[in-house]
Amino acid sequence: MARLALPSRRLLAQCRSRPMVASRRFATASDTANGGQQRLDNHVKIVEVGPRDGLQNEKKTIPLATKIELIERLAKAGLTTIEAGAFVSPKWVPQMSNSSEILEHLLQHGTPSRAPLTFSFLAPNTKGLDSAIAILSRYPKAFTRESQRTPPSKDSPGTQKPALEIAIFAAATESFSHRNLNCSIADSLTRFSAVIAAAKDADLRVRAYISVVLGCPFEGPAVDPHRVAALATELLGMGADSISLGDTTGMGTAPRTAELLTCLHNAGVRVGEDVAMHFHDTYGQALVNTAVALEHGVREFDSSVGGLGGCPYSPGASGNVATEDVVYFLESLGMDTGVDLDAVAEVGAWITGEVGKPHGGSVGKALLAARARGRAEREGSGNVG
Ligand SMILES: CC(C)(COP(=O)([O-])OP(=O)([O-])OC[C@H]1O[C@@H](n2cnc3c(N)ncnc32)[C@H](O)[C@@H]1OP(=O)([O-])[O-])[C@@H](O)C(=O)NCCC(=O)NCCSC(=O)C[C@@](C)(O)CC(=O)[O-]
Repeated sequence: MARLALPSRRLLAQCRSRPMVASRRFATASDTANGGQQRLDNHVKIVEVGPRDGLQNEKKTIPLATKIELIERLAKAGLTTIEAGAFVSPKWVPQMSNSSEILEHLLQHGTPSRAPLTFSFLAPNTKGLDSAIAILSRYPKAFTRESQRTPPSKDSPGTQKPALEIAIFAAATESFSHRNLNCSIADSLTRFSAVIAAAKDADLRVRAYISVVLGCPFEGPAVDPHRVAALATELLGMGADSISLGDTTGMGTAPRTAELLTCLHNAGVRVGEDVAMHFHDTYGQALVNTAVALEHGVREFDSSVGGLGGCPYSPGASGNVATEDVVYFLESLGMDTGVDLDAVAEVGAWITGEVGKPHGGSVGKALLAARARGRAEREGSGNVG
């Protein structure tokens, strides 16, 4: 097992005092007047990655109908941003090979929800983006383009057309970039620059992941936070609308999460507006790291229902932090997620059953057990209802 490294005093001091990249020279969507980025101070956005990150590693093919039902159940439970698939090579990640059908279904049939939805799809190159755009062009009236988005309000009907987002994924280490994308970081940035430009031409929002920011399965835990900050500024400079920082291996600790976010802040990245955190719970640190990120102003977190997930190119990494755990934790702090915790716990129980995995995380299991105990007690006392 890799040894976990705490930041040295010297490195922490560097992060506090020495920006390693030029101060901010990029504009993101939240700078512009698109209106969709406003947020209330106690609101935290949850990006549900279960249908993509949660399922991509499953060896058994999950039927298309199950994937679509998962997305629909998540939307009903109040999750408004859902990563629904990936336009990646089917040779590399076979489980995502029916993402075209998923996108087509979402556009053709709509998805009932209480609030407007955003669906996100990964695209590692222009081939993936072109496949997504070819489908979108067949249903031009079925989705909301980025420039047409309006701020969510109580009056916006849940049946409003969904918005579509493209997600690219860079890596903070060369080894992971080669394993995940079959190319160097520099070559991946050249590809992503083309994907971002083409997505912007199509009026689509772009989210940029950076993987292994707090530990790499091949290079160990000591990933340079300045390198992550430099990548983030480069991707934002290319036009990415937001950055999601992936603790792919779950090696992240509270001090190193703080160090990373301080570095990004010092590099000119607006951590509160433009950064999401994507924690895996392999070492049980995801919620502690979430608390640290909240303190640094982060208001967007990725999670996976039932704690499903793991990256095919990160051996040993367990699931993403469970959506149920994140929602329970955030709401206990008085933050608003808009997610119905009981409903999402039921979705977690259902999908882990379908996939044949134990229900990950703690809160979902605890809630369902408490509910079963309550039912048993009522039935025992004759007070069935
Ligand atoms: C990037 C490539 C394609 C390079 O893979 P390559 O083999 O170098 O690409 P290539 O250009 O030589 O193409 C090889 C074959 O793939 C096809 N191909 C090429 N591109 C596509 C495409 N977009 N869609 C469909 N097919 C594609 C292409 O047409 C060709 O087909 P052939 O001629 O052999 O029949 C490959 O490495 C790949 O697909 N990688 C994706 C890996 C992946 O999906 N990883 C998991 C997602 S990232 C993640 O989980 C981390 C994250 C985001 O959750 C955050 C975190 O936790 O850190």
